[in-house]
Amino acid sequence: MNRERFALQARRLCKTHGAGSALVRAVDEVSLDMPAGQALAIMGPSGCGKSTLLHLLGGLERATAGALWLGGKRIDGLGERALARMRRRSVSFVFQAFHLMEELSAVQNVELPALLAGASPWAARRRADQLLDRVGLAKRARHLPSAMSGGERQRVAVARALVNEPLVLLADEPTGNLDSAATRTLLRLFEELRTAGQTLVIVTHDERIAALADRLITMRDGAFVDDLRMPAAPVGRRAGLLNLGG
Ligand SMILES: Nc1ncnc2c1ncn2[C@@H]1O[C@H](COP(=O)(O)OP(=O)(O)OP(=O)(O)O)[C@@H](O)[C@H]1O
Repeated sequence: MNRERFALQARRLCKTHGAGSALVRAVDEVSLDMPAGQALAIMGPSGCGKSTLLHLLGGLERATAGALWLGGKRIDGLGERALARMRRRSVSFVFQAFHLMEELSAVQNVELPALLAGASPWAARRRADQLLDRVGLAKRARHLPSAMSGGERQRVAVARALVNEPLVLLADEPTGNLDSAATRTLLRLFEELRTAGQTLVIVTHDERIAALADRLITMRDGAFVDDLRMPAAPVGRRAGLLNLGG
């Protein structure tokens, strides 16, 4: 099998917590082939394992069993340092709660992962400025997160997630803390990323996010119960849903 063309592949991935009568199968034998450039939305009731799966896919948590490939490279079984290196190079996360460094300005937050990955201060700053411009926050680059709205903070978090050009961007309920205007702005941003070919996995309760995905997986009790491929060119429908058409 040509694994290179898949951004992510999982085979019978499992994650259990506890033991005996307290055993919880948070993720129960999940298999997934996800081509590069695909935007995948994952939905399902609270506690069905969405966040756990996202953490497994991004190497934040280790699976109890199963196999996982990121960009064609097998990553389950890697040691801590190799896994951390792989994570730094290939994935990034956007969380519901933003997780920005409050004492750093927007541009400092965005450039930080680039600096940690070894970019020169000059290159990191240039890239951070470009990304803040891309997410519509060029004028807010020197502001602290505490002086920004939730929607602005989340756009900073998306810019930060993009700074090292991840193979896969994983988002866990990115609009969960946002009002509807900020949600729309963020949806438009995700739609731009999707159009630009960014591989996306988005866990969400928001059906509008599902509308922009190429594929919608529904989970229940740790397993996939539905796997829906969206039609190839639903651009008009997307534009309507996202209010992009003016
Ligand atoms: N560290 C842990 N220890 C024990 N059980 C856990 C742990 N983390 C998650 N679980 C359990 O695993 C299951 C899946 O949790 P997970 O957070 O992945 O669900 P979710 O679908 O993301 O839920 P939500 O939509 O509410 O965020 C739940 O039953 C949860 O209680």
